[in-house]
Amino acid sequence: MENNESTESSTKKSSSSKKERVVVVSTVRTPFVKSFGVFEQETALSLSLRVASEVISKTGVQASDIDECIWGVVIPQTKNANLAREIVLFSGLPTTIAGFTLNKACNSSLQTAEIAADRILLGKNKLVLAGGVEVLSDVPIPFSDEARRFLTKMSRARSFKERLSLIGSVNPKWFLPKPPALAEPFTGLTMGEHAEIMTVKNNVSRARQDELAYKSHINAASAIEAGYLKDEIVPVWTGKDKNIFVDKDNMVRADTSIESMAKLKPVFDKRNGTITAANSSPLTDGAAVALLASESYVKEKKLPYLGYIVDTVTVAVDPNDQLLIGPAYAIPKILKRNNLTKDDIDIFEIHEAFAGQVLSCLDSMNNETFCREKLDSSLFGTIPPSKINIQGGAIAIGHPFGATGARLIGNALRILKRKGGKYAVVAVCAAGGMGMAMLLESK
Ligand SMILES: CC(=O)SCCNC(=O)CCNC(=O)[C@H](O)C(C)(C)COP(=O)(O)OP(=O)(O)OC[C@H]1O[C@@H](n2cnc3c(N)ncnc32)[C@H](O)[C@@H]1OP(=O)(O)O
Repeated sequence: MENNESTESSTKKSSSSKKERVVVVSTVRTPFVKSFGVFEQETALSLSLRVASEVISKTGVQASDIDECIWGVVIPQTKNANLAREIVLFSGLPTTIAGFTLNKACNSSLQTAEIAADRILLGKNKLVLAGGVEVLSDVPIPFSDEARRFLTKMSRARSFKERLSLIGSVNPKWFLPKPPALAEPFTGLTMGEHAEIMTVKNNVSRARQDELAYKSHINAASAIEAGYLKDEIVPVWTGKDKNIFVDKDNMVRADTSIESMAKLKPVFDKRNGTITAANSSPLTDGAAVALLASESYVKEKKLPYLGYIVDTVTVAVDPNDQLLIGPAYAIPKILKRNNLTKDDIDIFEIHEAFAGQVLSCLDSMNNETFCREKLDSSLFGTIPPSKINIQGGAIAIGHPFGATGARLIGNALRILKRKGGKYAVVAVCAAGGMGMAMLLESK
């Protein structure tokens, strides 16, 4: 595979062997809400505490059986040194539970689950909290480098005269806050600009993007209406006085229409672009966790559970090419590794960073040249839309970067359970040109 380095987990499929298996006992997430809104009083820690304690009480596991807490967050607050360990300590869990925090961009909570799964298979752990969070309403807003240098010099100045001369050199512009950009550090372009590049390269029309976004909303709205999302969501009491009750995702638009979407102006390439507020995932606050265990632990404790993690893969490409194309590499790869074809998969959860990015991935897998040159394989072909994101995706539900992977694990396994399917594949693109796929099996 050209420009495609990969690492693979050791969680290889073993349905028929007697080896240990990794069980998803349950997952829990907060409602996903528009950033800078109803969760403005929340923090990465507060939402993480909510899901961590809920998944423990919901499943009835003994907190003292938890070996480790692994958490993902993409834009961490400077006040959280090691969020995962803080979740353990502030939620009153046994202080013997270790924790570490990682950042693998939008793959973060698939990565926490992969690490947890690998450690369970190695026999090191039996029960692990693997989650992630993003609260864009509460991100660090740093000052410019000039302001930092000035403040450091001021704090080290030895005399009033020295301080006065430093103050004389100040430019007020230095103190304009610099909110974090959703940009790829390697290229300097935003995620949206990279998605624009992909839609042009793959010739994805605005109409197709809007249609996918429309389906995301309609599918999510139907799933909510049917009560399918209730089991995965824990309500949050928020606001200054904790008197605001939030129990639903607040960005799903049951009343959206192709016509209203078509009226929106492009955001990232204002002149020629096709990506709008409607066909992009919105800025979102939320947290999610998957409680993972060894099958032997689950059997010993006679715990109900959702299903199994069978395997995971990570891929990476040159960010200058197609930054968010990871799923087009990761999906064929995980199926090949497990001797499965796309027809064996009942449900695909393909993260919707942007509608144009999902369509670029799907079109690439259905492109002979891409499959030959990039995947070194024959044509992968089309995935029927009836198998993809059937309860909506990030465009409608939202995308708190660190939490999306854990949401998708729970969503895919619950759909399998409800529909009686066997396998699901979750695939998520990520900044840095990375991507992950996870193969799940129902109970
Ligand atoms: C690996 C990865 O996942 S990479 C992806 C990482 N994520 C990102 O980069 C985030 C991308 N998204 C964004 O940056 C933002 O959501 C943006 C810039 C696209 C849009 O932000 P905002 O302008 O704040 O969106 P907002 O929700 O206000 O919508 C703008 C307008 O579109 C309208 N709109 C949005 N969605 C719809 C819809 N489905 N139907 C009809 N109208 C809509 C809104 O009503 C609003 O209209 P108004 O101005 O008349 O009120």
